[in-house]
Amino acid sequence: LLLAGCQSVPTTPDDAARQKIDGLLILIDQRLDVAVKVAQTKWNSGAPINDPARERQILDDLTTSLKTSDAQDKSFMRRFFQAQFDAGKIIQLALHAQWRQEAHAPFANPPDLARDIRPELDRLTPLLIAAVNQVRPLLQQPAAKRYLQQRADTLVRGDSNGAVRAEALRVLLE
Ligand SMILES: O=C(O)C(=O)C[C@]1(C(=O)O)C=C[C@@H](O)C=C1
Repeated sequence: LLLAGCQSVPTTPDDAARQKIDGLLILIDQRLDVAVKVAQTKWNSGAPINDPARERQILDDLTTSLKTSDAQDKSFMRRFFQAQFDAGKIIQLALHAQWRQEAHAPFANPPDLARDIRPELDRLTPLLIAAVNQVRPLLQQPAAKRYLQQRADTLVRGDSNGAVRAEALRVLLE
């Protein structure tokens, strides 16, 4: 009885769960990597870092693509993506502050935001949705949340005060 009790509260998620969590963290990191390129194109073009219309468009497309899920699932997914935008904006703002201080010249041969970079983000969107859907049920387990938080230190790009990672994971750890 005692043993059975212990087994029902695992301290580490099993292999399959760990793989799913790692997969999600890798995708979160890939999306944050794209924020660096976004920052470069916006440094050259002077376009504002914050683009609420583009965020709205991604969230609206998301809601449409999730037509079978219930309202709570949709809301979770929207909040998850909003956190990814916000984490990316922390990266962009920090880079622009640094480049302003260095009086950085425009970047040579920057990729085009609409033609090259946003399609990269759009390619990641369905992959992230699928990964979130796989991981979300696991997060009922405190051990899975702990694993996610701890693995993020290795798999998700950091910044000096951990704000980027904290923002990117915020909704998953709520
Ligand atoms: O596409 C842009 O313009 C971006 O800066 C990227 C992004 C995003 O993460 O998708 C982030 C901030 C903007 O408010 C809109 C979208």
